[in-house]
Order: sequence, then structure tokens, then C-alpha cells
Amino acid sequence: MQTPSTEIKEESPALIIDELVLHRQQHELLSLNETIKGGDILTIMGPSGSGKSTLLNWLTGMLPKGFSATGKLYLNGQHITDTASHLRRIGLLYQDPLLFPHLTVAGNISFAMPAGPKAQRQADISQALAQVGLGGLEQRNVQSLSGGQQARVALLRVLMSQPKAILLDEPFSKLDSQLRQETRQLVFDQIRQYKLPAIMVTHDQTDADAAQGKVIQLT
Ligand SMILES: Nc1ncnc2c1ncn2[C@@H]1O[C@H](COP(=O)(O)OP(=O)(O)OP(=O)(O)O)[C@@H](O)[C@H]1O
Repeated sequence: MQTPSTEIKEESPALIIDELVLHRQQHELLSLNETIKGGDILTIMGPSGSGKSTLLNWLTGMLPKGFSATGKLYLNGQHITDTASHLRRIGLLYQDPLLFPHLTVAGNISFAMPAGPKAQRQADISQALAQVGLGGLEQRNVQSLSGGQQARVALLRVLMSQPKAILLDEPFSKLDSQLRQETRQLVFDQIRQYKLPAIMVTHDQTDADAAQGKVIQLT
């Protein structure tokens, strides 16, 4: 007897990619079937053109024209394949911090936070900044920060938006090696602390090793 299909796949924190096949025009780009549990980091590697960005675009609900997909996406038990991008609660961290240059550190972080009493938001921001070694920099203009400091603000901006999953798109590639290692550790620690399912696209084997999770090599 066939099990009736259900919209609820799993209740504990997990991102489930169910029988995904991505096409560019008639050409199959990739297929994927994965469950990423909260706190786990799935690493995606592969040569230029293998479909890494396209996969991230599908996950965020922004597949460009010319591409099509079959398969389903579930986040913490909810079917979100057809959910609008801004309602998916999937945070994205890029290689560029993409901070708003005209806003302060606190302004950048609070921009992405859910609404709430101002004093509470300010206290939460100060606490988060202190946790990543940026205590007291609330009112600094982000343009006056170092690359590593900007990367940490970008991370906090994503985390404070309270995502339920996080995607990392070459997030450390602009940082020099010492800073790369430190920032990577911080990002991975936070992913584990918040039990977020994460997918990281990288060309760097040391990133993949540090993630300590499954590695998928696209071809
Ligand atoms: N907007 C687009 N229109 C048409 N084809 C595209 C578009 N974007 C990407 N492609 C093609 O789709 C395929 C997958 O590209 P994608 O950007 O996902 O690869 P990638 O693995 O992220 O590459 P890279 O490592 O260079 O970023 C490639 O053949 C690419 O040329």
C-alpha cells in the first residue's frame, strides 16, 4: 500500500531537498536528494558552470529565466518549494559583506531584525556584537571597519534576522588565511549553536574539511 503524500516531512530542524533535478533549457544540470540536519553543514564543490549558483538560486526561490526544476524543498517540516523568497527564512551569506555603507554597524544589523521594542533590539545587538569581538562598535560607520570586522557584521546581520537555514556562497574567499580561519570558525560555531541546517558552496578544500560534514562534488 502506498503511503499517502504529506506536506510534513520532518519536524526537527532540517532542510530537505527531495528529488531535485535542475535543468537549463533541455540540459540536466544536476540532481540532488539530501537531508541536512540542524547544525550540519553540507559542502558543495565543483568546477565553474557545474550549477552551484543555480542550486543556491533554487533554494532561495530565485531561479532565473531559462532554468527549471522538479523536486521539493522542506524546511523544518514545512513544504516551501513554492514559497516566496522573502518568506522562506533562509539566510544567505556571500563573499562580499554587502553592508549598507550609509548605515552604522547597529543600523545594518537592525535592518534585518524582526520588529520589537527598540531598547530590546539595541541590547540584543550589543550582546551579539560583544560575542563576536565587536563590542562597543555599534555606532561605527561600516566603511571604517576592516574586512574581517565587516564579515562579522554581515554574519550577525544574517543571524539576527532569525533564519531557519543558512546558505554560504564562498563566504570566506575574500579574507586572508589567518582571518579566513577565524571567521570560518565563528560562522560554523554559530551555525551549530543555533542548530541551523547549512549549505556551503566553496572552491576551498580547507573550508570543506573545517565544515566536517558531507561534501558533494558536482561535475
Ligand atoms: N542567467 C543565465 N542565463 C543562461 N545561462 C546561465 C545563466 N547563469 C548561469 N548560466 C549557465 O548555467 C550553468 C550553471 O551556472 P552556475 O552559475 O550555476 O555555475 P557555478 O557552478 O555557480 O559556476 P561558478 O563557479 O563559475 O560560479 C552554466 O553553464 C552557466 O553558463
